Formats: sequence, C-alpha cells, structure tokens
Amino acid sequence: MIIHISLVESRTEVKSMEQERERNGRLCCLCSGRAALRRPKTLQQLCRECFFRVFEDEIHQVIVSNGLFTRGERVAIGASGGKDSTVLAYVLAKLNQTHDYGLHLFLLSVDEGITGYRDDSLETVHRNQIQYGLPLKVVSYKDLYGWTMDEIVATIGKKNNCTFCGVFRRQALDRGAALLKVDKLVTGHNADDIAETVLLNILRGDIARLSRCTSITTGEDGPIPRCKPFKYTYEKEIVIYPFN
Ligand SMILES: Nc1ncnc2c1ncn2[C@@H]1O[C@H](COP(=O)(O)OP(=O)(O)OP(=O)(O)O)[C@@H](O)[C@H]1O
Repeated sequence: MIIHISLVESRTEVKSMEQERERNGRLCCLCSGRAALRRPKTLQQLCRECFFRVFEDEIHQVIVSNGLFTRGERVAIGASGGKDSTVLAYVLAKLNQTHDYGLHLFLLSVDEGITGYRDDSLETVHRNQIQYGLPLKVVSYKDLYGWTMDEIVATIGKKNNCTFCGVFRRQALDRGAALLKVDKLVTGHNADDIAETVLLNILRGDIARLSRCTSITTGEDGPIPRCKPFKYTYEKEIVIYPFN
C-alpha cells in the first residue's frame, strides 16, 4: 500500500509504535498471529492484517449505518494533501470497490495561494490522483476571488487572516463541488477534530454551533451536503494506517 503524506511527525509516532512492537511478542487477539501494534481506540493487540480489516470495516459500518451515500452518487473528497484526507481518499476508493457502493469519486483541492505550504501539499494530491485513479479538480483563491492568501496577508496584515481563509475555503469547496456537479462533499475531519470543536464551542458558549458540530452530515438544506466518514476514527489510527 502506498499512501503519500506530507507530515513528518507521523514518522516519529510510527517509530515509537515499531519500538513498542519489538518490546512485546504478544499475539493478535483476533487471529492469534503475531501482534504488531496495540490499537489506540480499543487497546487490543492486533496484527497488521487485522488492524487494516477492523479500521476499514469500522468506516464501512459508519457509512452504511448512517446512510451516507446512495448508489450512483457523485462524491467529492476534500483533498488537502494532509494525512486525514489522503487516507480518506484511499479508504473510500477501496471501500467503493470492495463493497460496490457504485459511487463516482473525485478529488477536490483548494489552492489558497500560500507559498511553501499549500503548493507542497498539492503535490501530494497530484500523486494521489494518479495512484488512486481519481479525477482531480483544483480551485484556487486567485481564480475564484482574484487574490491569493499571500496577497491578502500582504494587504491586511497577519491579524484575523485565519478567519478570512476559513470562510473563503468553505466557499471555494462549495464552488468546486458545483463545478464537479457532485451530490456530496466528504472531508477528513476525525474524532479528535470533532472533540476539539466541541470544546471550542463550549468555551465560546456557542450553543447553536455546539448542537451542529457533531453531526456526521451537515448542510443538507444547502447546495451540497458535507459528510465526515472519519467521525468515529481516532487521529492516531489514521497516522498508523498508512505505515503498517
Ligand atoms: N485546501 C483544501 N482543499 C480541499 N479540502 C480541504 C482543504 N483544506 C482542508 N480540507 C478538508 O477539510 C478537512 C479538515 O481540514 P484541516 O484544516 O484539518 O485539514 P489539514 O489538517 O490541512 O489536512 P488533513 O485533515 O487532510 O490531514 C480536510 O481533511 C479536508 O477534507
């Protein structure tokens, strides 16, 4: 399995998993083969094959039990080139084949125009396009709004530009999804991201957002519903998955 991820820290985490693997010669609790890791979510000792299987099966169950997709739908995967959306693209393409969901999958990337950041991760997305055989659409702030994020920062300064960027990206994903004529957009938000958002909304006292932020599908009343198939997936497991 080849999954390119641009995050260096993932390797450090994987190294410590490998050291742990060497320390214990335990058996996989599912097949009694040699355990390769302790699963962060359940603390079970598992071999590689069983870890892959339970990781993918859980995501499949989430998709089926929440009725995330309907056969024949066009689905865009928000692909930032980061670890979550890269693993999501790989797993979704695999599940679409093995479980015959009948989905038409696309990669959709937003180029914010941040030199030294998004240009690097877009290279990862271009590689994923080839490896996973998924069509890629890149929409840029420059084309959509006439400004790159670098130009915006040069004009307004460094204060508050994360807010601008977040709003623009959200809109850019909607515009890209409309260009691709997709029925749904999926993002790589994971369980840790959602926990973070819950805490943030509690601290801000934002009750309206708090009640919305844990939904697996949002925007059903808008033009393009958004889903989070990794809602129950731990970030640590997303990091481990491509390296095993
Ligand atoms: N530039 C982008 N283009 C397309 N989708 C994006 C972009 N930035 C974020 N997303 C989507 O939103 C999700 C959450 O955004 P976040 O800012 O946490 O991403 P990230 O940390 O850059 O990368 P990742 O979540 O893929 O590891 C991503 O998983 C991805 O699906």
